[in-house]
Amino acid sequence: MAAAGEPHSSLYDTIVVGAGIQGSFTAYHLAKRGRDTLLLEQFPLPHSRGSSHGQSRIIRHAYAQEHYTQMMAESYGLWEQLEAEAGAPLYRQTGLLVLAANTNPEFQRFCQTLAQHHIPSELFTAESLRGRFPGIRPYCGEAGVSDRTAGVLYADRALRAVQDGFRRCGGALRDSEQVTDIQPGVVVTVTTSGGVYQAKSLVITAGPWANKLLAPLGLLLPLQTLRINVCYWKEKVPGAYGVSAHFPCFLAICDPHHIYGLPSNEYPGLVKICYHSGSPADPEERDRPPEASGLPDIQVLQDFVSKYLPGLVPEPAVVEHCMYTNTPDEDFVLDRHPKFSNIVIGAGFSGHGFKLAPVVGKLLCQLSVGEEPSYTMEPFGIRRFPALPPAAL
Ligand SMILES: Cc1cc2nc3c(=O)[nH]c(=O)nc-3n(C[C@H](O)[C@H](O)[C@H](O)COP(=O)(O)OP(=O)(O)OC[C@H]3O[C@@H](n4cnc5c(N)ncnc54)[C@H](O)[C@@H]3O)c2cc1C
Ligand SMILES: O=C(O)[C@@H]1CCCC=N1
Repeated sequence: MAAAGEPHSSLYDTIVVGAGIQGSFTAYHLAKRGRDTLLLEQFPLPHSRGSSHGQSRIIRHAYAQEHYTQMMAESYGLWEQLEAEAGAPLYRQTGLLVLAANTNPEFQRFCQTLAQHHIPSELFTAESLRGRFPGIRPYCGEAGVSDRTAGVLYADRALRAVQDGFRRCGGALRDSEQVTDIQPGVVVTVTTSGGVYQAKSLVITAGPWANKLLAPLGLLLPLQTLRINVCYWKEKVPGAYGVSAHFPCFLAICDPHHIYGLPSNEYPGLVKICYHSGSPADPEERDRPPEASGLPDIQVLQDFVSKYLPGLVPEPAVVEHCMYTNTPDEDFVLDRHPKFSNIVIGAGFSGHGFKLAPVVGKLLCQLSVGEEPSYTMEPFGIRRFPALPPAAL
C-alpha cells in the first residue's frame, strides 16, 4: 500500500464512491478484511450536503418489517465494536415510544415484531401513557408500545469514527475528489476531478447523487430525492423533554407520513421533531428554498406539537436541512449492477438507513467480494422495480 500522499501505482481491490455513512462502513469492512480499498468523496470532509451529517439519529430494534429488526440485532453489536475502537460514546439509550391508534395495522406489526424478537418493550393505553409521560397528551383510543433498547446515535461522531477506523486498517480516503466517469470492465476505471484510479470492483454509495452516477451505466433507479426540514422546538421548561428527564425518542404513526422526535440533548433546551417526508429537490439545489409558498410539513409539525406536546413552543426555533433518497417501497437497494457484476450499488436508504449502516456496509462488502450475503437480499434487489429501462437488464 502507498503511504499517504504517494501515488498508488497498482490496482485497488475495491473503490467505494461516496463517504457518507454507508460508503464509509462498506470501506471499513473491506479494509478490515485486508482488501486494498480507496474511498472517494466529492466534498471536503466533514460536509453537510448529503444525508449523513448532523448530531443525532434514532437507533431502534422496533420496525414494522421483520427483516430490519433481524438485521438490527447484528447492527447493535457492530456499533458497540466501533464505539470500543473509537474510545468514545457513539450511542445513548433513551428508549423509543411508537404511538398510534390502537387499531392501526402498522402499529400492530410493530408490536408483533417486538414480541417475536423478544425485544424488551411495554404496551401503553392512552391513560397509562399520560401517567408515565406527562409531557405527552395522547388522545382517546391512542396506544403506545416502547422499545427499551432504542436510543440516539451521535451521528457526526459515528461517521468520523468509522472513517478513522477505515484509515487505521490501511484504507485510503480521498476527499474533494468528485467521480466524473466510470468505465466498467474486469478492471473498473474511475476518473475523478483529481486523478484516474483502477480497481477489480466498485461500490457506488452516492446517496442522493446515485442516479447521476448510474445513468451513464445504463441504470436509472426509481429514486426520489427529498429536502427535509430538520426542526428543533423549544422546551417551555428547559430539560422537561430531555434525556436526563428520561424522555424517549418517539415515532408517531400519522397519515400520510410519520412524525418522529428525539429528546433534547444536542442543543440544550431544544427537542428535534421532524416530518418523515419533504419537498422533491435535486441535491445540487438543496440549499435553495422550495418554490411553493408556505411549508406544509412545518405546518403539520406545528399542529402536532401544539396538540400532543404541550410543554414545547409550537414554532420551530431552529430549522436545518438534510436529504432523503426514497425508493417507492422505502426498502433499500443493495445489489449488483444487472449488467456489470463487479459494480455494487447501495442506495435508496429512504430516511432510515443510519442505524443499519454497519450491516449495510457488511452486505455491500460481501456482494463486492463475491461472498454469499448474510441476510436474504430479496427486499433489496433491483429487479423488484418492474419499470426499469430494458438497457439496464
Ligand atoms: C433529517 C434526517 C433524519 C434521519 N433520521 C434517521 C434516524 O433517526 N435513524 C436512521 O437510522 N436514519 C435516519 N436518517 C437516514 C440516514 O441518515 C441516511 O439513510 C443515511 O445517512 C444515508 O447515507 P448515504 O451514505 O447513503 O448517503 P450520504 O450521506 O448522502 O452519502 C453519499 C456521499 O456520496 C458522495 N458523492 C456523491 N456523488 C459523488 C461523486 N460523484 N464523487 C464522489 N463522491 C460522491 C456525497 O458527497 C456524499 O458524501 C435520517 C436522514 C435525514 C436526512
Ligand atoms: O429511522 C428512524 O428511526 C427515523 C424515525 C422514523 C422515520 C425515519 N427515521
